[in-house]
Amino acid sequence: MAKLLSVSDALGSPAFSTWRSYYQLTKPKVIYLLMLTALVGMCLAVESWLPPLQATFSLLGIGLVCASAAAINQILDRNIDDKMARTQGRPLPKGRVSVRNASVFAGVLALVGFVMLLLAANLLTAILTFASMLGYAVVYTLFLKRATPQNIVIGGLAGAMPPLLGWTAMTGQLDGNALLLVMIIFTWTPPHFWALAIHRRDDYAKANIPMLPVTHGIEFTKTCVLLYTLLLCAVALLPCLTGLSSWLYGVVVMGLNLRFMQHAWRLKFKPQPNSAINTFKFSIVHLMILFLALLLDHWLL
Ligand code: HEM
Ligand SMILES: CC(C)=CCC/C(C)=C/CC/C(C)=C/COP(=O)(O)OP(=O)(O)O
Repeated sequence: MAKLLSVSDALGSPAFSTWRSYYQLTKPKVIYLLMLTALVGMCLAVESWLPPLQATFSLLGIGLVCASAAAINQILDRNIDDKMARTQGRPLPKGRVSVRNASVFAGVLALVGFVMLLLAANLLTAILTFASMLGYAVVYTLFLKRATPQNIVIGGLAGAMPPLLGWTAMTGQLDGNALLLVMIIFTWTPPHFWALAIHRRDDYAKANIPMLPVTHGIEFTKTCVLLYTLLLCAVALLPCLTGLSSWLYGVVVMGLNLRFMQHAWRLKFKPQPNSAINTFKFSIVHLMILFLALLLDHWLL
């Protein structure tokens, strides 16, 4: 009993809540999925087992730079985040972390991440990771997000990069199959985000952010979700055609594609109040299982 009390005391302590605020600055769940895609890129790049030290520190390096990009995004977006119900509770709008401390935190994460990439991976990976970080934290956040409803389509390229970063970390070279993995996440991003943006349309309108449902309406956005889902379904099959993956991945991805199409179709033609948020949630399951299937197929067949 005493032990249980001391655990709950520790969780409620100021030190833990400070630690949790910094952790939240990194958008942890997004980062874990990004790191999974980078890890799969690494595994698919080599025929045998991964070199343990090189792979561990490269993956950590990619994760730390992504986390830094997420923290910079929250620093630059703190005034927008304060206006939206979904983001109001974040550490910066709530004043739980100061802008100065968040900036130091983001700087340290980026620095440690780059040094790790330079030491464990190679210069190409460090440069590509730096470019992706700038693409998301500066180009998307500061310019595109505030300027055009195509913001997430263009900005999505940065978030799609981790499998390529994982690949180059192991081989030091660009590869067509790695670009194919990037294409999968690139075409996945619009249905992933626009489904959420439909659900949160009023939040974005209130914050004056030109997301597609605000500028072009909900019906048009639903059509775009459906069309991009179709495109994603086609692109997701390409690893079978290029020989990167075989029947196991093919069977799993066909099941995933059918389910995603069902969500997108329902959202457009038979909507229920929670169709949009359910489509968003399924998009995350879709990408996670798709990358796990790529890995299993690579290992088992
Ligand atoms: C420009 C591209 C992207 C945009 C605009 C975008 C946008 C968003 C937004 C607004 C959320 C909601 C976060 C919240 O509830 O506070 C979200 C959640 C999420 N996104 Fe994305 N996303 C993008 C790319 C990605 C990528 C590339 C991945 C991973 C490969 C990813 C994985 C996730 C995950 C796992 C969540 C759930 C987070 C949670 O429940 O806390 N996203 N995304
Ligand atoms: C090095 C590298 C690959 C960097 C990219 C890393 C990264 C964190 C990509 C995630 C994309 C994402 C969560 C966008 C949402 O931003 P938003 O501002 O539209 O969402 P919000 O309103 O929830 O903050």
